[in-house]
Amino acid sequence: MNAVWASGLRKRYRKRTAVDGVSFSVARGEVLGLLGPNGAGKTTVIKMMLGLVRPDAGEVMLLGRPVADPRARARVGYLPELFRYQPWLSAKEVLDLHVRLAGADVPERDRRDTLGLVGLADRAGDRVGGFSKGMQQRLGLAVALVARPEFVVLDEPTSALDPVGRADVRDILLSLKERGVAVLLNSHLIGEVERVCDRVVILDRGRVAASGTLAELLGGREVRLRLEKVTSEAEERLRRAGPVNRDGDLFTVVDLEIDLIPDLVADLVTLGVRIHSVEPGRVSLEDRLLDILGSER
Ligand SMILES: Nc1ncnc2c1ncn2[C@@H]1O[C@H](COP(=O)(O)OP(=O)(O)OP(=O)(O)O)[C@@H](O)[C@H]1O
Repeated sequence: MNAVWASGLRKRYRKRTAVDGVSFSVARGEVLGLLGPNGAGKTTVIKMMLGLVRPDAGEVMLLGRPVADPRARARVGYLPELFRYQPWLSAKEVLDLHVRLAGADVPERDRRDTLGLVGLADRAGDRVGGFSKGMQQRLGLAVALVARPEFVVLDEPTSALDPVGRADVRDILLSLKERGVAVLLNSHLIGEVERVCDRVVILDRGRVAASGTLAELLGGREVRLRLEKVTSEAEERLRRAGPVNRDGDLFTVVDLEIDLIPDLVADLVTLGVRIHSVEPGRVSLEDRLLDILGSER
């Protein structure tokens, strides 16, 4: 069963259309990445999905119930993009408050463990007003996770985090996935999305510009070769390996099986080609995103 199912979402603010017919779903145990430029409508989609903004049209089912049903919302963890917690409370008190709001039964030890998970174990009793921005974001993550949600929505969860904190979040996401929790991740850090997401939805000007698994969006693998003395015979050999793009002395062979690289290299050497580098790889999500957004325009 899907954790979230959204269909035909639309939202206008006065004359501006923020979201224009967006549909998607997130399966249990799946991490879905939401990408798109500033103002694309990502946060508006998230807020409609959580029942925080009323759509002009469209429908959302959250954990098998309509989004307005508090029983569904109680099972959702949310870290908003702009997070602020009561500065007069301690980290532990903020967690206690959110456990109460979720109506959940979370033993004291689990609450402590959640603070430990986000690296705040030794700051449990400290007032949030004295926390750095990154520490507040870590607390926000703990708030999102403490009541053992079935669906977690993280809106730019690492914007204030140091590199170690970012790696921690990656580990946390992977462990949520293993537990069958569904996750929606909105992030401008594309490398982060590429590492942890199973599927990606790319929004542009309120619409879905592209969506699919990483393999679907990025296509097959490719090999980049920096070559000198490429004869027409050698070019022909390259083309037999797969479609070739040439940019000066850089040749990119698309959709080439990694196992076929040694034979290709051996043949090129025999044909007198001088090989400076051979780099297997694949189109990065960042390049693909820029490509998609560029062709949209
Ligand atoms: N409360 C609001 N009132 C008026 N316009 C709004 C409101 N919230 C969002 N918008 C508009 O809707 C559009 C989408 O905004 P949204 O915050 O959803 O984008 P986003 O993709 O999350 O952007 P960012 O990456 O910058 O956070 C923007 O044009 C924005 O100005």
